[in-house]
Amino acid sequence: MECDLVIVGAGPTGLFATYYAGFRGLRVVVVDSLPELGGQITAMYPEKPILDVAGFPSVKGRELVAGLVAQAESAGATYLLDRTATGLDHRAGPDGGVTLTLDDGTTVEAKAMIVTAGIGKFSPRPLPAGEGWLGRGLEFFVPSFEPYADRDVVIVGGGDSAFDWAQNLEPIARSVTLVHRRDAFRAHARTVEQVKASSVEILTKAEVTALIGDPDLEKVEVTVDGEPSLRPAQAVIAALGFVADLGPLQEWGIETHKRHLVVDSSMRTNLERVFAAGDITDYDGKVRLIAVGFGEAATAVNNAAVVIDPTAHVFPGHSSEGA
Ligand SMILES: Cc1cc2nc3c(=O)[nH]c(=O)nc-3n(C[C@H](O)[C@H](O)[C@H](O)COP(=O)(O)OP(=O)(O)OC[C@H]3O[C@@H](n4cnc5c(N)ncnc54)[C@H](O)[C@@H]3O)c2cc1C
Repeated sequence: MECDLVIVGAGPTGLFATYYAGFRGLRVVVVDSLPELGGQITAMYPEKPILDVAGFPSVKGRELVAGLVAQAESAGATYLLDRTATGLDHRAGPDGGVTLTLDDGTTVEAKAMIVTAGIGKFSPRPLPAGEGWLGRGLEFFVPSFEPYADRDVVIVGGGDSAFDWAQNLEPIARSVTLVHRRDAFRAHARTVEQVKASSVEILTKAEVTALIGDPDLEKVEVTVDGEPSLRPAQAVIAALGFVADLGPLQEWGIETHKRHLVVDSSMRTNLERVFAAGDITDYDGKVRLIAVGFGEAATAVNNAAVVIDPTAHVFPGHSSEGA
């Protein structure tokens, strides 16, 4: 696959970079190891209100991601999701570029690259009893609530995602049961109180020990204090958190500092044609926030545009002038 610009990471920074790549008329490919767009926001706090994104006094994580995806639509990007960028062949010189290899064997040839890989590749912590059930009733994400209408849903976990999803699915699902190993919760105390006051059944010191159904999920076995019992369930949401790992990125020859990629003021790394933006970058005074990532994305793409076409200008013009 060939393109002008390949972006590694479809978190908020990568999505905004995608919009800007479109604005610069670049053919863009976006790679992310998650099956959903939105990076940390989608994985860890889709229902939380975010208060420090310019122009939004308060915006839910999920809504911000939806807005970024809609804004990036005009770029006509090719999204390669559920695929991890593993190998980089970087060619220096005037006709240089990058060849990025993904874990499914796909190769992407690009004239320039922007790494917006945040804190690395996320992998959901597995539900031991759920092996082989992904897509047959077991999920790690809740991208939309409608599919859970009139279903019996079991949510596993005691953190913010587990409680946020329990709270949001309670009015939609037939029943919601929250299963947690301990009797203390990491979630925000107010949300815990609200869920406790709702129809959600909370089982503590409890574990989901088996998923049952053929081919799709029909029941789960929940063991409380060593006592197993069956309950109807057509959906199990494992909200056990994620582990992040920079992984192969560190082998690509990009200068790093404390597990971040070192960039200059134009978001260039030490490798020609390779830029970085967002949480992954490091420089003196770096602040890891969504708002900062947006600015860095604009800087990276507009500088990459000149590397791709040396007759282009760094300043893209004002978007309002083309409207
Ligand atoms: C609970 C919580 C609350 C937060 N609240 C706020 C807040 O209120 N305000 C704020 O400004 N910030 C907040 N943040 C921080 C904010 O989420 C991050 O600054 C932001 O997500 C960084 O965006 P990013 O696009 O740079 O990276 P990420 O969101 O981390 O996205 C990086 C993407 O790259 C992908 N990736 C990584 N490596 C590879 C690879 N090799 N191949 C393919 N894909 C790869 C990952 O799967 C991921 O999707 C919060 C963070 C957390 C955890």
